[in-house]
Amino acid sequence: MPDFVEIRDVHFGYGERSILSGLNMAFPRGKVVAVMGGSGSGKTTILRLIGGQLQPKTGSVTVDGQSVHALDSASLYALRRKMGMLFQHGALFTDLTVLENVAFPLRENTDLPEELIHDLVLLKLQAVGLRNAANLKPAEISGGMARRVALARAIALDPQLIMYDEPFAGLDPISMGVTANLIRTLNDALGSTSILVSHDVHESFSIADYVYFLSNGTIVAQGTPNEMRASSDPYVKQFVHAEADGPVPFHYPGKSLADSLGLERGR
Ligand SMILES: Nc1ncnc2c1ncn2[C@@H]1O[C@H](COP(=O)(O)OP(=O)(O)OP(=O)(O)O)[C@@H](O)[C@H]1O
Repeated sequence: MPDFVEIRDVHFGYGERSILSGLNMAFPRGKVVAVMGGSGSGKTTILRLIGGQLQPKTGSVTVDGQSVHALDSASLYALRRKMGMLFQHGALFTDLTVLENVAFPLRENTDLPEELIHDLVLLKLQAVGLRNAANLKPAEISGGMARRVALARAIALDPQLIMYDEPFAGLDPISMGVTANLIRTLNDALGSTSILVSHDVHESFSIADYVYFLSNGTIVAQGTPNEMRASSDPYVKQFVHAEADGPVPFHYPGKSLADSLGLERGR
């Protein structure tokens, strides 16, 4: 069976600034694939290209056999219904209850009767262990619980593809582990495909089937978590062992310090 998502030779930039150059990735059905890379390397951009919110300069993105950027808006909308997204800092609606937050995509995207929506939401909340928190407001639950509610909302429509943008950001270690396990369990229970964008090596490696490392607009390393742990590639080593020095630059690219300070070269 073809991969659920395929990215072929994609080039993309914001204005003049090139972000992705010759990107090739495959996300097989049923798998959890982690995308790792330094800050600003373009990980979120990849998710937005897959969702069709951004258009590549050249190259193709295929989701479930459909070329995302060749679709008209009605077909793109239909394709997006197969995708669930947990946004970075994905905020809940603060004035809605947990139940109403998870019901939101069902109310927006389906004509299901209220009683059925209510029951479906309770099943999703059961899956993330929060059925008994259904009537609380976001301000009444912890950050880790809020992330699980956002997860329940992301899977409300039983998506075939679930994209997670930094799902562990800002969580305590226990909530991180709980969230990681849920990502794996939900993927397997739904029979979906998951793309996990994260900086967190430990949690990502614990649940991913395959890992891509992104740097300078292209994939610099890829393999199973075990292969990556054993890799001697300097980029992978820097990332896996959280070393400050290595191929990943500390500075945002641009002018040299001397240029910024208006100093002449060679003096
Ligand atoms: N709408 C935009 N317009 C211009 N530049 C942008 C835009 N969105 C992102 N960028 C730039 O593109 C680069 C890649 O951004 P992106 O958000 O994809 O990176 P990322 O790998 O997800 O980073 P992080 O891990 O820090 O979230 C960054 O340098 C960012 O400043």
